[in-house]
Amino acid sequence: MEKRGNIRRLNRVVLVPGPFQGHINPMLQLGSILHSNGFSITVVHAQYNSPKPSSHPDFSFLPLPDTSSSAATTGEIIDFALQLNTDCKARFQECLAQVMRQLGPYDGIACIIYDQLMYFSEAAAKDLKLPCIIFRLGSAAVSLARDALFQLKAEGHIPFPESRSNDSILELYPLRFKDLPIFSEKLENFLQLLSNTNNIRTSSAIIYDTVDCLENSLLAKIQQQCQVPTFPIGPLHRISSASSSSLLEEDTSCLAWLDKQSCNSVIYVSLGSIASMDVDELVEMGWGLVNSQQPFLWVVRSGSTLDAQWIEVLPQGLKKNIDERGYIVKWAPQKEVLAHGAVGGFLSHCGWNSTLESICEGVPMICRPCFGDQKVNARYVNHVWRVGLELEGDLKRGEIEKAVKKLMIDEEGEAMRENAKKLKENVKLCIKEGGSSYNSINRLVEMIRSF
Ligand SMILES: O=c1ccn([C@@H]2O[C@H](COP(=O)(O)OP(=O)(O)O[C@H]3O[C@H](CO)[C@@H](O)[C@H](O)[C@H]3O)[C@@H](O)[C@H]2O)c(=O)[nH]1
Repeated sequence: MEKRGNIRRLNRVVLVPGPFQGHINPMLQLGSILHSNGFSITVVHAQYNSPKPSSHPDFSFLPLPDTSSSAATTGEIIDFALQLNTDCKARFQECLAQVMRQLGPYDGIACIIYDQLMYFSEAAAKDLKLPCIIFRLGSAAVSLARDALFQLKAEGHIPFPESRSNDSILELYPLRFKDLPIFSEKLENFLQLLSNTNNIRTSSAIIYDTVDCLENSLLAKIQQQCQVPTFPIGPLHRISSASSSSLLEEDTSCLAWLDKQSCNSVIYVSLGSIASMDVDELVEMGWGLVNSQQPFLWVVRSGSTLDAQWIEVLPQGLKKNIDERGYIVKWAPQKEVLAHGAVGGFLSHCGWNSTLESICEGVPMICRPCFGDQKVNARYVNHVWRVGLELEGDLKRGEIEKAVKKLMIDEEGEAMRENAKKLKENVKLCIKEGGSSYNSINRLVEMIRSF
C-alpha cells in the first residue's frame, strides 16, 4: 500500500456512519472487511446514537460534537438529518485535519467512506483533497425510486391523491404510488434532503449493501446512469466478521426459549430501531399473535409505544395469554434469532437490514412497512422475490391472525418458505469466492489502494 514515487502509506480509511442502528451496523461491518484487507479504520460519528468503541477495539473512534443530539423520532428524522449536516460540516473538517496531523508525514488517509445521509463529509473531503466514496444503505430499487421522485414531482404526480395509491408507476414497475419512499407530511424538506444525499459531486464511487442475485437488472441500470463505479458488496452482515454494533442490550434469554420450540413454528416480530406504534396497535398486535395460536417472539422496544413506557399498558387477560404462547424482549440478538431453526417467519417493518437478514436465513416474511424505503422493500419481498406477504391497512387483530396463519401454516406460506430457501442459496453463491459480491469487494479494495 505504498504510494508510487514516495514512501507515504495511505492505509487509513475514515468511515462516517449515519446515527441510526440500521446505518451503524452495515458501516461497521464494512469497516471490519476493510480492516481485514490491511486498512486502519477511524470512525467519525455523531454523538447521538454513538457507536460503542469497546465493541470494536481495532478501530479508532472520534465523536463530532454535534448540537442536534436530541431524540429523532420518525416524524422528526428529516429535519434532524438536515440540521445534523449543517452542524457537522466545519467540525468534521477540523476532525479530519486533526487525524491527519496525528498520523504524521508518513501515514495518511486513503479515503473517506460516508453514509449518504452524512453528505457534509464530501465537502470537507474536497477541501482537504481527500478522495471519498458514498455508501448508499438501501436497496438498488430504493435508490432508483428516490431518483425518480424529482421527475414525478416536476410532472405533478406527487403528492398524489388517495385514489391513485394503487396505480402502478410504469418506470418503477412493480412499484405503485403507495410504495414510493416518500415522507408526504414533509415533502419539500424531504426532497431537499434527498437532493443533497443523491448528489454525487466529487465522490469517486458508490457502495451498495445489496446483492446482484436480488437486484441484477436494477444495479445494471444504476451503473449505466452513473458516472462513477458502483460496488454492490452485500449482504455485509454475512461477509463481515464484525462483532455486534447493537446500541441496545441484546436479551439473549430468548434463544433458550427458542430452543424449546419446534422447528419452523415461531413467528418473530420486530419493527426495527425507529418505528413506533400507539397503545391500540400494540394491543391489537398482542391479540393477533395470541389468536394465531403460533408461538411468537416479539420485540417491543422500550419507549416504542406512544404514551407508554413498555408493555405495562397491555390488559392483564392479554398478558396471561402472551405468557402461555409467546416471549417478549426489549431487544433481541436478531441475526441469531433469524438463524435459529425454530423461527419459521418474520413479521417485519422491512428495514433493509432486516430484509437482508431474513433473506439470508431463508425466513419468509409478513411485511408491515412503516415509512420511507420500507414500502419499496415490502413490495419487492412480496411481489418480486415472492418470499412474503403484506399486512396492509389498520393494524387489526383479525388481519394479523390471518396473516400469521397464512405464512406459518397455509400452502401459500409453504411456497414462500421454499422461495426463501432458494434465495438464501443464491445469496450464498454471490458471497463465496468468485461470486459477484466477493469480486465487488476485491475491486473496491483495489480502488482504495490506488488512491
Ligand atoms: O431486536 C432487534 C431488532 C433489530 N435489530 C437489528 O437492528 C437492525 C435494524 O435495521 P433495519 O432493519 O434496517 O431497520 P431500522 O433500524 O428501522 O433502519 C433504518 O435504516 C435502514 C437502512 O437505511 C432503513 O432501511 C430503515 O427503513 C430505517 O428505519 C438490524 O440489523 C437488526 O438485526 C436487533 O439487533 N435486535
